[in-house]
Amino acid sequence: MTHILAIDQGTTSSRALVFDADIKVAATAQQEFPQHFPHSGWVEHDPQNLWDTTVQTCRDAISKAGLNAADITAIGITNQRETTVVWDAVSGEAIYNAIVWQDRRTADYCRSLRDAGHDAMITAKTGLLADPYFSGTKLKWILDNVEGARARAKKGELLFGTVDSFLIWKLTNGAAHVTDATNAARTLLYDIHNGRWSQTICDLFDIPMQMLPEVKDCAADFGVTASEHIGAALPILGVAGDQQAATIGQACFKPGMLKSTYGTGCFALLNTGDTPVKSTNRLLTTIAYQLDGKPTYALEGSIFVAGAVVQWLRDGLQIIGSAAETQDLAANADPQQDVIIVPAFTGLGAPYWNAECRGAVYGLSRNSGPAEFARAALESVGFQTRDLLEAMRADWQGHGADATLRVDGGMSASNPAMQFLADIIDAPVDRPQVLETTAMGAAWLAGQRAGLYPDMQGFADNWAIERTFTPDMGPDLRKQRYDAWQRAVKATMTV
Ligand SMILES: Nc1ncnc2c1ncn2[C@@H]1O[C@H](COP(=O)(O)OP(=O)(O)O)[C@@H](O)[C@H]1O
Ligand SMILES: O=P(O)(O)OC[C@H](O)CO
Repeated sequence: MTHILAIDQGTTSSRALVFDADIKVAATAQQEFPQHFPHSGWVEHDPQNLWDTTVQTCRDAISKAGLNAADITAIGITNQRETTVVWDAVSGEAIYNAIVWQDRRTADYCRSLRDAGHDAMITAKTGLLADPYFSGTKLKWILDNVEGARARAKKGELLFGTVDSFLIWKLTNGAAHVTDATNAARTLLYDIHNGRWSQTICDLFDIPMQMLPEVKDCAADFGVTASEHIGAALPILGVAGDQQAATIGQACFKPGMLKSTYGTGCFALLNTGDTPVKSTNRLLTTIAYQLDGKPTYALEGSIFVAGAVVQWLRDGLQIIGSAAETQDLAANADPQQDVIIVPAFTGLGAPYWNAECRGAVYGLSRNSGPAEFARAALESVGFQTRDLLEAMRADWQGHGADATLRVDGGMSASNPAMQFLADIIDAPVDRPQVLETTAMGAAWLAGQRAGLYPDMQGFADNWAIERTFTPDMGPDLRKQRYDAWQRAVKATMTV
């Protein structure tokens, strides 16, 4: 009983990692699953795929570590946030596919909420915006569009959850219908100031409150797995949404500390301590983590397309065979060309929040080719991060933020992307030795509750840098490049 199992159920794959008593990765297993795009702007997952890949990767990781399930002390879960599942309260069968965070199908309804002036109330309670990104309007869509769903929900026959909640319900054979405060804070239904589901918003969306899960701290007793799934009855002691788990994994425990995670999308979180800072620059106010009943808040900037632009080069344009090829290609790009990709494939997130616009490429010449596209793809992520950091600086002025950005996620492996990021934000970028910070954050939550891992300070002392990227771009060029990006974004939003 000296290991922790972390489940990281992400947007494109499910991962399970076994951590040893020193919080070192002992084994990893990963499985991708299909993405469904039934209409333009719609993105769905089959909940059965989420469940099957989660259970399979847990079993694989334990076996790769040379362990038995009984050697696991506890489980920590982290997950793609906002993605919405509704399931039968008896059978556990989902009544519709999971509607993924990227899905924009409720854009019209969100516009009607804004037109009717409900957005100020929604933002005041939830810290979020009336945008399709969050779970609440997705849940309403399912209740409106699956025949009989609302009536069944009112009778208590259907349950709602984000992916953590769905997985815990299945792992415990229906014994626990729970979530944690960070996931609840992404639903658009949760009042982050008083820590309760909002009756007012649920009434507005006509969502029966009995279908919502119980909300717990990030380190808590979430339930015990039924032994048939992973091979033993194991306590689930930690849960956090993946960006919040990465904030924990990056040990951003002090106000002013900042991390940015580059996976499918990019999410920057700035710890603001026990103060929920209201953004005047269209960032989100959210819960970074909640321990011992006490929420720690964050300002968040959410970009919908980061690594996904590299996937588009690979799967859409088919000009690369693997993500890593962008490194050599970008190095050979013509320095005279200024190709800019605005990857608004599903609209633009923070700080623009434009659900309708779509992606665009600017500055093409007869000589533009795969190398210029690769460089532009990597740079688009740096430009978008600068947009977020400008907004954060404005919201957090006078508090003294860390100048350094801690990065993680699959795309942070890209040296050219991280160097350009440091160049364009004009600040050092620290990449840690462990890039699996998301899973590590979930493991730490469970491990410290189990008494296996050190407290917050002890964990923070273990955090170690692999490489610092230092800005190496002159101020004139930086300004010229960022001005060009801002012109490109403006043009994209007016098309
Ligand atoms: N060497 C690389 N260069 C550029 N992008 C990369 C590289 N390695 C991975 N990526 C990108 O990172 C993303 C995967 O990161 P990951 O953290 O696993 O994402 P998620 O959790 O969202 O599934 C993919 O979109 C991929 O295109
Ligand atoms: O699965 P990821 O890593 O792309 O993260 C998705 C986010 O949680 C969406 O808010």
